[in-house]
Amino acid sequence: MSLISVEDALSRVLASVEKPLETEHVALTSCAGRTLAEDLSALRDQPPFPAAAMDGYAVRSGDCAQVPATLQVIGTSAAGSRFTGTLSPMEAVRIFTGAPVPDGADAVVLQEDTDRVGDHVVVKEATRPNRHIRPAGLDFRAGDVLLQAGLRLDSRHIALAAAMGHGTLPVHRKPKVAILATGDELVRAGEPIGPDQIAASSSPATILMVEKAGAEAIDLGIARDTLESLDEHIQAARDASADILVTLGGASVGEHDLVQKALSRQGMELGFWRVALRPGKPLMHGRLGSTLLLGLPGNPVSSLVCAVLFLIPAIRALVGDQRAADDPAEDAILGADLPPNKERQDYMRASLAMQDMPLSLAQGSERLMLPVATPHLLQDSSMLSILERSDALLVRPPHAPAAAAGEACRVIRLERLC
Ligand SMILES: Nc1nc2c(c(=O)[nH]1)N[C@H]1C(S)=C(S)[C@@H](COP(=O)(O)OP(=O)(O)OC[C@H]3O[C@@H](n4cnc5c(N)ncnc54)[C@H](O)[C@@H]3O)O[C@H]1N2
Ligand code: MOO
Repeated sequence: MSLISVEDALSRVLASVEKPLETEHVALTSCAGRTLAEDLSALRDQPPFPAAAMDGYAVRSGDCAQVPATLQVIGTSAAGSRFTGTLSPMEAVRIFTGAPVPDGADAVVLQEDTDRVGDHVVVKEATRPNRHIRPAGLDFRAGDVLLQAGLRLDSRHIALAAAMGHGTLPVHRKPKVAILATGDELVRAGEPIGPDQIAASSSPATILMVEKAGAEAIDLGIARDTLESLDEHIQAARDASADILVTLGGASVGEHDLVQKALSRQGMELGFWRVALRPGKPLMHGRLGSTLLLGLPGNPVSSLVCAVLFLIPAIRALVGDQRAADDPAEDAILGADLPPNKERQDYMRASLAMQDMPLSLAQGSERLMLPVATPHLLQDSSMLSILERSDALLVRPPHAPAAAAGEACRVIRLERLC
């Protein structure tokens, strides 16, 4: 079977998500990282009344055209408890920030621009209509659609939704992502370990990434390199009604790489296997009933690269994120010379440093800061210490010609994703 392109692989993964998951209503404070399932409109005006923007006195501006002006203070309007009367000529109401402006008043004078004398106030600075008053509906009006379906929610959206009058939000259910490590050599991190064994490092890393991407991770542990053990664990994923089953390892061509065989026996429809990608070539995709399958290659860096490129977008598509298919790469400048690339799209582990660009590159602006991406010399996909030292994946398209330091390139920052 020939290798398919990264682009083709991603569109097949996204196409295999038929529609976003069901909608549920969740309390505002639990909505961070969730995706809005419906357009959200304001239930009220904000502010709901003309409101004082400063502490001071509500006045009729015409009374303060000539200053000093002495006005009688007839009451107080505080935030949460308005003054219910109406101002007559030469009257003022003591007012605090956020309080409703009383009827008859059309300006607020700053406390600092007045002297209080008993039940009178002397206004020392002239004012004008609407000064220091926020009109009703300044921020938004009831019925305004302010948050769109498909938005991934952060604290800014939560603040706005609360002000709009919502206590819960319609969001798509979190996908259940079952994670299954495979291999006789693996033990859970921290458990007693034999001389021929290593810790299953990709499992906790994948769990974290999945949760960060807005899904619920189900740790299925480690399957041994037998069809029986794989069958048992695949059944556990089915029992948990996993929306996605991620397998780690056993994706390649060796006699012990049984994942594809085990899944096929259980009725997997294979989407694709093997992508023109480095690291991550043996990536496998398919469906098992309603469960989306992603078979990530075993080398831990390959697993992580495939998770960034395919698993995170699949999770986002399942939660209806309008940006699921967005390219995560951004512009950078190459920090080292590179040889021509071969047929696989390369994701090189690289460090980033911010650097001023020469004016000639800044295209008109006076200064341009761009990340300079310097790939590490060692790119072995087993090396987690190099990955830890890397800020980004430097993307090199298939058959890219040799490139010199200073040329433009594209990078995917890892901190937000991993
Ligand atoms: N003859 C060929 N050999 C290999 C090919 C190939 O095309 N032909 N592809 C290579 C590539 S590329 C990769 S990537 C690896 C991945 O193959 P598998 O998915 O079958 O992975 P394993 O053989 O199971 O493991 C590879 C390596 O990774 C370690 N591993 C596995 N799972 C974990 C885990 N959860 N945490 C940490 N480390 C893990 C495992 O111990 C092995 O060292 O195949 C190449 N071979
Ligand atoms: O592509 Mo493998 O994923 O070389 O390590």
